[in-house]
Amino acid sequence: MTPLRRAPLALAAPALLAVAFLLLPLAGVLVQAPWGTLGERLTAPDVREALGLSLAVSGWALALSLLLGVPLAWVLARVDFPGKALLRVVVMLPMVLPPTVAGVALLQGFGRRGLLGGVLAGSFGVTLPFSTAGAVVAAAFVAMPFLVISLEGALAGLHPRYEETAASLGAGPLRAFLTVTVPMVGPGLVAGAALCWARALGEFGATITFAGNLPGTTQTLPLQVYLLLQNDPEGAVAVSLLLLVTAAAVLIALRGRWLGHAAVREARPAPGGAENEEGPEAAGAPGAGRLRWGTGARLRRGMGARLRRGDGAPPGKGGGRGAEAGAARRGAGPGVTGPALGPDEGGDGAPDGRRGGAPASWPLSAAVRGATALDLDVPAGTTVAVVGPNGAGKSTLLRALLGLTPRAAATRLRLGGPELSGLPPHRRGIAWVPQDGALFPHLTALANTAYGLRARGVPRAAARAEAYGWLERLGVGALAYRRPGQLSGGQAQRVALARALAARPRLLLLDEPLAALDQTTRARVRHALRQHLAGFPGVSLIVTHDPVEAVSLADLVLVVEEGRLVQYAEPAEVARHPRSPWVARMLGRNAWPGTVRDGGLDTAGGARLVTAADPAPADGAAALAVVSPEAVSLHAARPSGSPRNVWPGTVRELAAYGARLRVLVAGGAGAPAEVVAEVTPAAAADLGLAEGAGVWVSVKATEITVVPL
Ligand SMILES: Nc1ncnc2c1ncn2[C@@H]1O[C@H](COP(=O)(O)OP(=O)(O)OP(=O)(O)O)[C@@H](O)[C@H]1O
Repeated sequence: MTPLRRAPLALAAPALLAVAFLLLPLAGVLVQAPWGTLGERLTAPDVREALGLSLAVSGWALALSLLLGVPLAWVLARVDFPGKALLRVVVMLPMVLPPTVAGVALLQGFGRRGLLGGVLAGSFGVTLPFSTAGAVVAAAFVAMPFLVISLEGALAGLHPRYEETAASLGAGPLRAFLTVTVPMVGPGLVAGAALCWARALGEFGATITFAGNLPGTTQTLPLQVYLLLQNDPEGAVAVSLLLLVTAAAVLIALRGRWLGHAAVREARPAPGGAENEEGPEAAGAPGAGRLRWGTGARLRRGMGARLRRGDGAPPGKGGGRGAEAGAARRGAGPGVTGPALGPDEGGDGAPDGRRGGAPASWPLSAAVRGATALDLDVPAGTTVAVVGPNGAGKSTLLRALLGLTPRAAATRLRLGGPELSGLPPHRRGIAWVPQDGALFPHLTALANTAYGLRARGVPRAAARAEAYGWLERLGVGALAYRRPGQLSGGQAQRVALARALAARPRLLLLDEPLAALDQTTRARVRHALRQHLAGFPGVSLIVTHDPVEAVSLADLVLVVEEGRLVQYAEPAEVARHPRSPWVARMLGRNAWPGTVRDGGLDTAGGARLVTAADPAPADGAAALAVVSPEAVSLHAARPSGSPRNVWPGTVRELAAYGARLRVLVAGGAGAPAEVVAEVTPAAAADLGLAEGAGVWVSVKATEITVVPL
């Protein structure tokens, strides 16, 4: 418990005075209230009439505010447009305007001779002033800002990825708003609505100015208090007490919910929790759930001979061969690929991806332009790891395919069927699993999984039954009735995957699906993911920073740097011939960019490496010299023998790497600035390796791979 802090007297005294100042009038009402006759007074016919009118007026004002204010709050929170700050000022103005000024303004707008009032009276015979409808307008005018500001705050605290994920599951903007946004900002909406209602209930100045004080028509409780004060002061106190208690009750009920941040709970708890609940399938135990799609056969390393390699060009480019390779991998000849479903034809799309008995085939063909610009052709059934340094444009690529960012857009997008690039996100048939899964926290795992099917119009019971099947297949069926907050990181990840697959997508986008998991869970979930992706007949793009993930999950690796495609090839090819220093280092290799000259490579850092590449790239060509850490030798003294690349250096770092050690050695002038060597612990001990120790480095010319850039 936080220890109590003593306030200095200079602050405590005025603070106490402030409390007294605020409490005194309220205490006055309590003390002076005619307690003996309170019941009688509050049930008097005129009070009852004013109370009924107050409830009606405030209720209608709330309804009007909800109808207009909720969309306004959404627009303010979600849409960027010029003049937004000014609009916000306009929205808030009635909160700070003197109520009588608000009444005068209302007369100028809605009065008989007002801007709109004149039209209403002339054309429709409707006059708002001095009518109950006028009282509603006055109350809504001053009360709506409370709703808008409160709800806008709640919406601002709600990350748009929930709405974006809903769109990727097939929900149109209105459906996403009603089924995701509104429930998730529920407390903020309730708080705003309650404040709005309380303000409308207590409205006085604008009402009396605009609508007058007509008993039974516009004389609400606050107006009656005003009247009673002149003839029956005790009665005025009694009615005031009623209003005061109502206002206090609203505030007490809303304690801590003013901005509704409580609604924006994270979709899942910290990773690594409740590991024992992962279930047998996580470890690939017998009985592990399998998708019904296809045969589950993966592209074996080396099978990629069928794919173009080594030149950095997309293996499937041109469609024909790539699509065949994809189909062949699933045990189907090119003849059975059949027409893919159009985005709106999916209502009948069986979850096993078959239509009329033929396996579906959804190759990806896309051209993306903008901040990320690349062309992509991927055979159906292929998993592509999208890798690149931070800020390379990987997420932008995914969002462009989804149609979710103005920064880049797909100018061509086909998933084995018609052109999709002109369609809104919810009609593209592309499911997206954002980094944290973005499970809807107000829905159970089952309802989350059924969401995409419901958005497609599948009846509730059928959607739930199908969703349950997906959860079972992903090994989390037992958790169907849990909310995301009650799931571990691994479980939430699988529910998110089940939800994406259940939406019957033709393209699956996974943004760092395992990033939030600890190492143990990561291995398990990776295994499960590999199994489950095996049966998906569409293309899966997986953004990852993890080389193990890239190599073990993907058939192809797409390297993106600075928004451009740097390499697109099989993992083995990328590992053998990385086309950028970043990707070489990501895969644990040493890499130095430079220029080919005289049977060697002059590195950009000013070092000279002797190489034995055959055939060697032409002199003057830009190339990357790549060396695996195992091929780097360390010596206590200058080694003899040639031809070799030899240079002295200083040990900067030692790190365990499995049963071996990786040693980072910094070179001096004329040598590579850094090189990583891999040695056995025994060799390290013999050499006396320690941080700061001097060593000699040698690399055989034959161990250096020269990759033209
Ligand atoms: N809404 C945005 N407005 C302006 N720039 C943006 C916006 N979103 C991303 N960027 C910029 O675009 C570039 C690519 O961002 P992106 O998120 O696609 O990278 P990334 O490869 O996914 O990176 P990371 O690995 O860090 O997630 C970055 O330089 C980033 O700062």
